[in-house]
Amino acid sequence: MTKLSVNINKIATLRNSRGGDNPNVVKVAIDCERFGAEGITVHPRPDERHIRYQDVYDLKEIVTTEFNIEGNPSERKFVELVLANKPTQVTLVPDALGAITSNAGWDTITHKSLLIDLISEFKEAGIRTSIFVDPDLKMVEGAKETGTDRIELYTEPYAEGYTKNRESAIKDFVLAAGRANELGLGLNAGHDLSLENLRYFQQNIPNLLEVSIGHALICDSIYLGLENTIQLYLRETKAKI
Ligand SMILES: CC(=O)[C@@H](O)[C@H](O)COP(=O)(O)O
Ligand SMILES: NCC(=O)COP(=O)(O)O
Repeated sequence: MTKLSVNINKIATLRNSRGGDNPNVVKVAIDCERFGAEGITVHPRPDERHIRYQDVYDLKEIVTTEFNIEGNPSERKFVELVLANKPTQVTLVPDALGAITSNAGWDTITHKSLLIDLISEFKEAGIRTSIFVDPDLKMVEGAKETGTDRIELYTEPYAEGYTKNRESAIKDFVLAAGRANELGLGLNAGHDLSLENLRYFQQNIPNLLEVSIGHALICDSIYLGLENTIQLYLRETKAKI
């Protein structure tokens, strides 16, 4: 069964735009869970342009489903933040400083020893680990060698290709997921998943454990309302073929 983790970065973006506390990210997280979200995801970035480090401490107090913290561990500050809060899962993302959003997965071969060290540190603290990777067999195999529990497939290329030719857009993801399954790696996915492209992805990727969705879901909620939107996304993640 694929779990839906709602990424609330964009709620923090809206809050920060006026310097006050409206909307309140803690209240929104509580409401997302009340409306059926099976996890809450945040991606604190070093410039704190949306989620602030303090938000992570505040959210840790109230999240009752799966708490997933994403980020780049190159800064020790991020590692300490995760260890202090002990979320259900940490997702390591190699996002460059100044990038508008995450735009690539790890090179799990070049960064193998860094990832091995970090993953064992998080696992010793009892935190499930996931690493963000492109749908590339070599990177999936490299991920296995790091000792990570899961990988998160970076789905932006799928989302972009879906509108042109969905069969070809999903091809590499099916292969990568198949290899992850063979290797015993848990499988998550995220980035630019939406009401339009989610069902096809979920139905073609076996053993998809979690999707984390923020941008499209929050955009949809402007028109459809947050409760209704979460229900619509849950319907896609649970749809049978
Ligand atoms: C790893 C990933 O794909 C998401 O966390 C995405 O990067 C969202 O981050 P932003 O909200 O900063 O774009
Ligand atoms: N890990 C992906 C995520 O949390 C949300 O990405 P997006 O839906 O905001 O593109």
